[in-house]
Parts: sequence; C-alpha cells; structure tokens
Amino acid sequence: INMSSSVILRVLAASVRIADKSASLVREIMSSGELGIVDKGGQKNLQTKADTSVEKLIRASLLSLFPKLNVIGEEDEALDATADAKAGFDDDVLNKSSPPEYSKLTEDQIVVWVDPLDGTAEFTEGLLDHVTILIGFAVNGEAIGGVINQPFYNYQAGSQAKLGRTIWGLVGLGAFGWNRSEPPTGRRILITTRSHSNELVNLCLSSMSPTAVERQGGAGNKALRVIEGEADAYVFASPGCKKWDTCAPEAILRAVGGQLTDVHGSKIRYDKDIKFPNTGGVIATYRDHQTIINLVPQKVRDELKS
Ligand SMILES: Nc1ncnc2c1ncn2[C@@H]1O[C@H](COP(=O)(O)O)[C@@H](O)[C@H]1OP(=O)(O)O
Ligand SMILES: [Mg+2]
Repeated sequence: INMSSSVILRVLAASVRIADKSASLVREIMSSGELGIVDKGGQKNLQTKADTSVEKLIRASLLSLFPKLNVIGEEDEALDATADAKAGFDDDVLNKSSPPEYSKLTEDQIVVWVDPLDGTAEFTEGLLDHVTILIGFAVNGEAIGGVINQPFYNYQAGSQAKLGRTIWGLVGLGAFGWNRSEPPTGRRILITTRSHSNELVNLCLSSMSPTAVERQGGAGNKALRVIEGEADAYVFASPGCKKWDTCAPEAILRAVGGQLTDVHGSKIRYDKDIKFPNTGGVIATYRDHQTIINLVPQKVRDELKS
C-alpha cells in the first residue's frame, strides 16, 4: 500500500474492496435461500441476515485499518471480532491524486455512513438489481465521497455476464464505474419508492407533470438511474429515508456535477451527532435541480420541514 496516498483515498480504496467482499457475502446469502427476514416495525422496514452480516463485515474491516473513523450504520451491530479485515486496497483508487482540499484530512474528521443493504424489501422479493451496498464519507457535515456496490448488476444478462459492479467517487475528483446515456430534451421521468409510498409522495410527483413515474426500490439504485440518464429526477416527499441511504449517493452525484437535497433544495447534513431521518425528504438530479425544486407543492413544503 502506497502510504503517500491521502487518508481519504486510502479509506476509499479500502472501502471499494470491502464493498466487493460484502457483495460476495450478499450473493452467498441469497443463494443459500435462508434470508432470515425480521420485521423491524413500521412500513416495510425489514432486516435480513445479509443486512447484519454485511454491516459487521464493513465495520470490522474499516475500523481494523482506520481505528479513528466515526462509523455509523443502519443496523448498529456490535463489532464482530471474527470478521476478516484483510480486504486490501483498490489500486485504481490509490493511483488517483487527492483533490488538494482533502489531502490533509485525518481519520477522525471522517464520518462514515453505512447502509449494508439498501433496498431490503426488494431483496426479499427478488428484485435484485434494486439492491446496493452503500458506504458514504462526510467531512464537516458534507457528503464528499462514497461507494455504491450493486451486487446483482447484470443478473438477467445471462451466465456469461459479470455479476455485480462498483461505482465510487470523490467530490473534486469525479466518479468512476458508470455510463451515462444522454436523455432526450423535454423528457421528465421521475423515479420514486415502490414500497414506501403515501399520499404526500404521490401528490408531489403528480404536481411535477412527469412524462412517466417509475417505482423502484433503494436510494442507491435510484440515484444511479438518475446519474446514468434513465430517470431525470429521484423524488421522495417523505421522511422515511435516513442519512445512510443518501450519503454515498449524494457524494457520487456531487462528484459528477449533480445534486441531492431535501424537497426545499437545502443541503443534507451528515455530522456524526445528527439525527438519522432525512425529515425534509429527498430530491436528486443530474442537472436542472432548481427546476424540480420549484415544482414542489406548498403542502409538501409545509409537511416536510428540513
Ligand atoms: N418508511 C420507511 N421505513 C423504513 N425505511 C425506509 C422508509 N422509507 C424509505 N426507507 C429507506 O430508504 C431507502 C429508500 O426508500 P425506497 O426504497 O422506498 O425508495 C430504502 O431502501 C429504505 O432503506 P432500506 O431498504 O435500507 O431499509
Ligand atoms: Mg436503505
């Protein structure tokens, strides 16, 4: 390992590898057929064996290498000392040079937001391409870097296709592992939740005169669809999403020039002592963010305070 790389690049390089190992674990659990589904209470708020095992793996691996990181995860599992911490470092990440603003960051300044399995409801229903593993990095309350691993990418493309992919990014450096198809002008495809909908979510969507509304699981998945040009905005007028759902997606969107904010257009904060829910909802775009924000109806603004 190149110890001359900045801390943020080393943390990212390790996280890319850790996310890869996590993806193998998720695929193993899926093929075992024993998902171990637990209802955490509320609307489609599920947990499986994959959520807990992956969170343990990510937490133990990161902390063994970088003990001073602040790691916050959805499942809040106790550290598992048996998790194999030797995932290594991704060379493609280490070979980049750090943007100057982050070159002097120290471990203790980085807050890591982990969603071990985003799109759990869809995972249990076999909608496998909606599932992602999210590792996001925040500094001074801002999402600056992240990894999105899609463990079942290509699962319908035949047995020759390589299963799974990793997208990673850092603000000021860019994001890697994605492909954009430029959408036709004038189109407005909105993408939103399929398992956490309600009247307010639907009111917001219908106020935006969409060309079409797509309903898919996962915050990571929906952000990727926006980045790659399959949808024009991810719109979720509900407080159900948490910081670990949005940190990595927001950082990667920002790294490619996009935005992810609440429905008021205000930045989401990721400080280590912040409350978990994104009470102001979520809107993400690759471009023309303010155009979408301006279409949010007053009732939604009133009900979703930042
Ligand atoms: N009402 C809710 N209760 C629990 N989790 C929610 C709720 N709404 C959204 N989420 C979380 O936000 C993410 C994005 O929501 P959606 O997939 O519905 O668009 C989901 O993957 C889910 O995380 P997770 O699947 O990790 O539990
Ligand atoms: Mg999630």
